[in-house]
Amino acid sequence: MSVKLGPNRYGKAETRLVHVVREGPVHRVKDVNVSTALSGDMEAVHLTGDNAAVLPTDTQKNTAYAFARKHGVGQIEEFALLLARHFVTSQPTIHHARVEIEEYGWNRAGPHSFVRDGGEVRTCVVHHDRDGGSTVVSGLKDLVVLNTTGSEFHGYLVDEYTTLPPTRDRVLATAVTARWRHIGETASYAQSYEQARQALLDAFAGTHSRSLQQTLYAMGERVLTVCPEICEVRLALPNKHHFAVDLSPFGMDNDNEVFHAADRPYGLIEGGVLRDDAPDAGFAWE
Ligand SMILES: O=c1[nH]c(=O)c2[nH]c(=O)[nH]c2[nH]1
Repeated sequence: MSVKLGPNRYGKAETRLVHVVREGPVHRVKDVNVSTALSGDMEAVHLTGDNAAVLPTDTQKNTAYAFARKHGVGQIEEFALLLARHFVTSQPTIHHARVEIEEYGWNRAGPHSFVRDGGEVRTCVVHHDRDGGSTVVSGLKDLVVLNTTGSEFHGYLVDEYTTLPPTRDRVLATAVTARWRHIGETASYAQSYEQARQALLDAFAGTHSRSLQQTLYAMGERVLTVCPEICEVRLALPNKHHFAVDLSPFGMDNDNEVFHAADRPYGLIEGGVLRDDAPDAGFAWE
């Protein structure tokens, strides 16, 4: 039996790239997911393990980050064309490049604060006990927010396993899950929800953060200040890490402009904020 190599391609899938454009105090973000796939003279690598024709997938990823720094990420079609043409014209062994880009939309929530388009879910849980008491818990999940500056993290415990460098300026991003407990029944749940949601956003955008824990407390506190009908707030905030990419091997600086948006693992910061006089729910209300 004789066999031969069929159609093939290879590349780096889902390079999560966030580009922050800083025009004075007002920032813009481009958040994309770049997948490159190359094909060409790839018989040898498959048949004999000779890698001479292979542009590593790691290089393809680096090129996406370096091109973001060099050219910016304008329209995703233009950025994709730039990358695809580069791979084919710079490497004779590469005959065809496929570049797929997904872009996640962000809406402005402040000069350096953004709320991700769509995906957000409004939630509620109610309890009713035979003693006549009802408890109404409202909330939201998957409210994704991001600050491009105004976030620090330093001064933490250091032990023999610590490698995290302290930072005075980082991207802070999270997907908010929040639940809040009403005192009795609230006149308008629609209005209450809008006010609580806005309070969460305002506190996230407006707090100069020294930790996500501090931001969490500020968000809960703001809801309780703005919404007297609410007595307790519980928040779960995954720290969606954005790591500045080291572009120095390519002779480029990176002044908090090009980030790798990591998927996992992530920090998970959870906590509650309650009024001093919050009535005891008497049970696990979440
Ligand atoms: O805001 C933060 N809180 C932490 O507890 C923590 N831990 C960590 O590694 N990064 C961060 N960031």
